[in-house]
Amino acid sequence: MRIKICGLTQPDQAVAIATMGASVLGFICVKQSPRYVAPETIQTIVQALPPIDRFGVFANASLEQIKQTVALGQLSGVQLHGQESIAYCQTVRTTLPDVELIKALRIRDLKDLDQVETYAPYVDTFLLDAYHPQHLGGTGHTLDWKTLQTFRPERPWFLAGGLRPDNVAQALSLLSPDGIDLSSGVEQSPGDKNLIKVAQLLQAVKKGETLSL
Ligand SMILES: O=C(O)c1ccccc1NCC(=O)[C@H](O)[C@H](O)COP(=O)(O)O
Repeated sequence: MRIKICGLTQPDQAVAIATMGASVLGFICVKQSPRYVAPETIQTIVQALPPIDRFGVFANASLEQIKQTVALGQLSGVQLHGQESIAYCQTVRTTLPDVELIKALRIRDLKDLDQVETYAPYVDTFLLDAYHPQHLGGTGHTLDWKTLQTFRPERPWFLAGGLRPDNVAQALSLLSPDGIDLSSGVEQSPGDKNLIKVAQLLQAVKKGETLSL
């Protein structure tokens, strides 16, 4: 199970979380977000990290912005979190063939899951996040996990949206995603991660995995 901690802004916290056992760190490249980090900051953070996957989170960004950030920040993955079309996903994939391409879908109702089939041939991984009318991500809102129990995409997927150390076991008892993604559930304020909560989260996931063996 991949564990992605998203919205890192501080080098020492990123190093600590990578060392604690997270498998992916996410950097928000959306300027409107309180968790936004400039490409130069991503570069500084990434240079200090042990080996770990590094995703840049973009929303309706230009190809140039994505290319430059990937190069400077040595990103291993690009998460498209806006209204990017299938054609745009194809362009990103062709331009950056060695980078994992993740399409985030914000799920308002079950009909939104229909998009998965159409995007699947053009992306590597999906991320399901909760819908919020004003904010694209990092909202702390959960999905209705029960309604996702029949969700079996032909690509690996991350469950996101409102996961916390105290509810992740319940989510994983209902669903079997390939990864989980957390932001606000392990922070004290936007972009400022709480290492105690991260440790609790990793513990809760480990416990859940042991129970399901
Ligand atoms: O986190 C943000 O501020 C953000 C802003 C704009 C686009 C995407 C954003 N986050 C994307 C993520 O992958 C978050 O981890 C995801 O939305 C889950 O957040 P949370 O509900 O706080 O765990």
